[in-house]
Amino acid sequence: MTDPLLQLARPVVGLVRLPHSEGLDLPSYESAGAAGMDLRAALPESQPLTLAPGARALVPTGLVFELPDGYEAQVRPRSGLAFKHGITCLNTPGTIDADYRGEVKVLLINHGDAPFEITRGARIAQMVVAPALQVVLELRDEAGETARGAGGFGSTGTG
Ligand SMILES: O=c1ccn([C@H]2C[C@H](O)[C@@H](COP(=O)(O)OP(=O)(O)OP(=O)(O)O)O2)c(=O)[nH]1
Ligand SMILES: [Mg+2]
Repeated sequence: MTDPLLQLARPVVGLVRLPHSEGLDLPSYESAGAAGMDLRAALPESQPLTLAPGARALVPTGLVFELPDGYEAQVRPRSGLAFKHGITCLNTPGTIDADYRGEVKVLLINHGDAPFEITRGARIAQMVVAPALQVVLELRDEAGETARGAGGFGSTGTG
């Protein structure tokens, strides 16, 4: 169920379509509660991209986003592509800064064992918009005590 307050609080994200994404579906939430909007490859129809095993490529989306201050967008892999074909984002999650006004691109890598063809319009990744605070760093002589202290990297065990 949609919380009416959340509905009201939906931030507006500007979107500019570059000529090479003309005709492609714009990103949209594929289900009522989806966290991400799928991004499509804005490759030329006549020039699909074949990613050989181990190869990586920066795939254009043909889209420029204008995020409100205090937000970021994360470019994340799609689990289906990862599970079925070993296709994922190399820099996951990719970070789109609120002040970035260039084209969003998706850095894909083929971790599978077969070449993978990306065609125009293929949904290659998903974009999640999230709040991102800029903080003020305060240099201190030492950090305050906690029960955990410096324990990490498995310090609480596995079972
Ligand atoms: O998957 C990604 C990651 C980044 N970007 C764009 C938007 C982001 O705002 C900009 C810079 O990204 P990042 O800070 O990750 O890269 P950098 O290597 O630190 O470059 P820069 O020095 O430009 O910040 O590149 C993308 O289009 N796709
Ligand atoms: Mg950077």
